[in-house]
Amino acid sequence: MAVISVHNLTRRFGNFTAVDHISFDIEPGQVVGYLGPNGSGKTTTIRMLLGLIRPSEGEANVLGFDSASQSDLIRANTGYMSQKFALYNDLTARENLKFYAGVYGVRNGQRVDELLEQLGLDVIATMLVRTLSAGWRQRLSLAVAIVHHPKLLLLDEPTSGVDPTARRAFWDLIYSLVAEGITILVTTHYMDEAEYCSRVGILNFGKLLALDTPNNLKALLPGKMWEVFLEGKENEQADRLLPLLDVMGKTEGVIRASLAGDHLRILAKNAITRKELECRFKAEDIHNIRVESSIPVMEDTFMSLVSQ
Ligand SMILES: Nc1ncnc2c1ncn2[C@@H]1O[C@H](COP(=O)(O)OP(=O)(O)OP(=O)(O)O)[C@@H](O)[C@H]1O
Repeated sequence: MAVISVHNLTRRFGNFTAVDHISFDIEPGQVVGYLGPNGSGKTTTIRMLLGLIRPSEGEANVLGFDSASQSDLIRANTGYMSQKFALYNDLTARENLKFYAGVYGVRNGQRVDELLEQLGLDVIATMLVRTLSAGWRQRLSLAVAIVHHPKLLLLDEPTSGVDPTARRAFWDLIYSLVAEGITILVTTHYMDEAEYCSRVGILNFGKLLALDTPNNLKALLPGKMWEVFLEGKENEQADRLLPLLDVMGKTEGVIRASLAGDHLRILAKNAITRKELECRFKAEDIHNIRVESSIPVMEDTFMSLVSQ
């Protein structure tokens, strides 16, 4: 049975539709990414799943319970890490965990120590939360979210504002929880994080554009990816890239061209060859460039789906 089953889920605020007829299922043991820009409806979806707000239309079934009428049962079995980590600054890490264990009615006295060890928090257990870095707070918030042994974990942009090393370490923790059988829905606007998920839902303006494995999503691209580099000293001049972008923008068969640091990233129809792209530059009297074939990344798929 699906852990989350959502059908036509919709939420309007006045005339504005924040979540627009979304339907999806999440099977047990998966880590599903919910990828979308700010304001695309990620938090609103999660709040409906937890029964914190009511859908305007449609329904959500979470762990076999109806989100509108059985939200207490959903929350008792679900861990939720919201964007604002609700930690007490003037308590230590251990005291925070102990407090939340009490709130959730966790009677096992070992649970706090067990979590401190499992999440590598023992080293900061006696430190006041206000002295902790964003990475440690995030990890402690995860411990709080799983203190009551939830079957499902909803993580709302858990890695926002956290440095890349702590983000990577956080994902290792997520995998260890999935290995224990927890199902995870994690929202993010980091494209690279979506690659870590078993399946990824792509959300824009409240609409779910696709939900599939990262590889299947990339296969949706209506063409092939290329990269164009400036050779020699010219690669130090970012403004030299703009004319190249202009040329590609006007080239038949080029679906999308964008700047990517020191080079261009091109999506072109499958029939277009490297030679054809090179010839286009030569025809415009642009030399010293290198065209290389590239593999798609999640951002390519995202841009492609959103522009459709
Ligand atoms: N209570 C509310 N009243 C009015 N509008 C709201 C309310 N809650 C959310 N919205 C609007 O709904 C849209 C979706 O918001 P939501 O928080 O779900 O987006 P998000 O994808 O989680 O973005 P973010 O990453 O910024 O949190 C936004 O335009 C937001 O302003």
